[in-house]
Amino acid sequence: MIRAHHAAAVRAAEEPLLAAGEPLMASAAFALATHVVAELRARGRVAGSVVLLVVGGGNNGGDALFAGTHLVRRGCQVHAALVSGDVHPQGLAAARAAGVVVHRVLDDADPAAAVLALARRCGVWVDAVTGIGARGPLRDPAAAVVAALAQERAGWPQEPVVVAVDVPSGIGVDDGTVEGPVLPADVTVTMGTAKPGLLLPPASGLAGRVEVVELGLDALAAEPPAACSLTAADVADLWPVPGPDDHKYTRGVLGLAAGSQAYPGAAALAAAGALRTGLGMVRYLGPEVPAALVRTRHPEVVTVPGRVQAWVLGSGVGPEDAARTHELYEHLRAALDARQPVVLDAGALTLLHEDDHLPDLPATAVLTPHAGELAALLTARGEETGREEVTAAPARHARLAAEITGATVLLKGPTTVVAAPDGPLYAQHDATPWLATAGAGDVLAGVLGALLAAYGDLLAAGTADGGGLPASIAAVAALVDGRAARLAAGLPPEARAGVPSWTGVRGRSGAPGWTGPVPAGGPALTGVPIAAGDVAAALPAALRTVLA
Ligand SMILES: NC(=O)C1=CN([C@@H]2O[C@H](COP(=O)(O)OP(=O)(O)OC[C@H]3O[C@@H](n4cnc5c(N)ncnc54)[C@H](O)[C@@H]3O)[C@@H](O)[C@H]2O)[C@@H](O)CC1
Ligand SMILES: [K+]
Repeated sequence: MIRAHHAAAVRAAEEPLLAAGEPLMASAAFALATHVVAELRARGRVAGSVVLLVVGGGNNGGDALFAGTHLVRRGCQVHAALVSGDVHPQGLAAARAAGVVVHRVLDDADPAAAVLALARRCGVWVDAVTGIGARGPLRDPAAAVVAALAQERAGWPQEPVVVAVDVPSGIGVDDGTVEGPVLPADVTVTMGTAKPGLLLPPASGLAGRVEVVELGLDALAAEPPAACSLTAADVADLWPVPGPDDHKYTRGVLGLAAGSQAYPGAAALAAAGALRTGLGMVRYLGPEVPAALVRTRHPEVVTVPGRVQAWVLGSGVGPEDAARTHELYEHLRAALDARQPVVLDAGALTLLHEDDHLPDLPATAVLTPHAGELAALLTARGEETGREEVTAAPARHARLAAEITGATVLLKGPTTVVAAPDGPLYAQHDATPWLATAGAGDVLAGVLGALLAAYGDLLAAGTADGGGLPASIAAVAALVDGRAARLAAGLPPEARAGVPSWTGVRGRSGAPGWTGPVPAGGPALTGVPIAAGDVAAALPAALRTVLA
């Protein structure tokens, strides 16, 4: 699990160490320099490379200035552009003494142009404008400098390499929002622990590869993270593996009320997702057209009422289908009365648009909206919200919907965000854009429903919030579904967000470029198109990569 903590928690954890005289900044700076050197070495050479430090007025800039002293010792030519009138004094003195060339660009009539002219001569840009001390989006002059660098880099995506110190300056450190200019990084070297903005979209997409520097912030280990991303090891911890005494009822029975006369396919896809996840039985309840399709495609599925331990409701049901929506309502009432976990997808989400006919939901109810459905739900419940607002701040809106409804919310998107009314947020970046295809959500609902069914008796017997378990189950479902999508698309199972896909780096006029070998990893793969059924079919292969 990659754990991220809020800025305030990091400060609180640093305090006793700083009071005890621990040289945290020296450690941070050395680690930063080591990562810059590694990036240079991967591209051919260290000595002779030209490095630009973009230095702000706080300790984030201090990290870079001290790192500059190490880089000079490694033979780099290091320039520091000071974008604040008042930078870390000891860092500045050390940098000057080591031979870093200092540029007071604020004395220039156009600081952004001055930094840009300098940057064009440098193969590495170190972004040390702000870290966890940032307040709001970047302000000028730093904003203008960062905007100019970001624009320059967009025209030359292969060079320079950008290393962000702690976070890419300008992101919402605690919530992952991006409300002003940010320079996208290839690598973010983050101090002590990851920060939520490095995991949560949209800012997470600007951080590149995240390297966490161990600073001994032991106090954080005892604290629940503010945000986290699950990894393969976490799947193995949570995945229900049957034992010799298990039978179909102990493994979990999923009630599936999905699909309609108009959209029968959703029922078959959700059933496929559930069956390939592994559970005791799928029990399908719905109209004859989808029921017949499910029986034909999946003869394992039972289509008569009976015992279940969890439900998937609503996939493939349109809001205009009043009769089917009423059936969903009846299933939901019964599930809540029986304390059974339930996935509310697509048509079932509209049941929550009014709050007077249902009790508050428990966290064992998991909503699976996309951004538009979440915006509609929030608006219906009195929080006027547009789809774009959800996309700009997915974590904040997922959490808001969880607080309003009481449920756990799995917000679908390029990054899946999971929020319960409290506890950590989850951000899963496991999939591929090829997954954005009709029916993919139905498969995911089936995967999630099967996992909830396996944990159904435990969740029904436990506390109303399930002790945070529903959120971690939802994150596991997103991870495995994402991996299956990647495998189906012909991609390696691990997403390697931010790893540059260079095939060699050209020098630029006047800049000592790298002419070394192709970095490890080679060119990025694009993959091939997939249909939702391919994702369900690839689930066993995806599970082989995490349960072996
Ligand atoms: N306390 C320590 O000894 C350690 C601090 N560390 C580093 O220090 C950073 C935190 O340092 P600080 O608390 O000094 O804060 P930062 O350096 O993150 O930011 C504060 C500076 O940014 C400016 N600023 C804030 N918001 C801005 C905005 N919206 N636009 C433009 N400028 C803005 C402030 O005026 C101030 O000059 C961490 O992110 C990390 O990089 C690490 O070295 C680990 C140890
Ligand atoms: K930074």
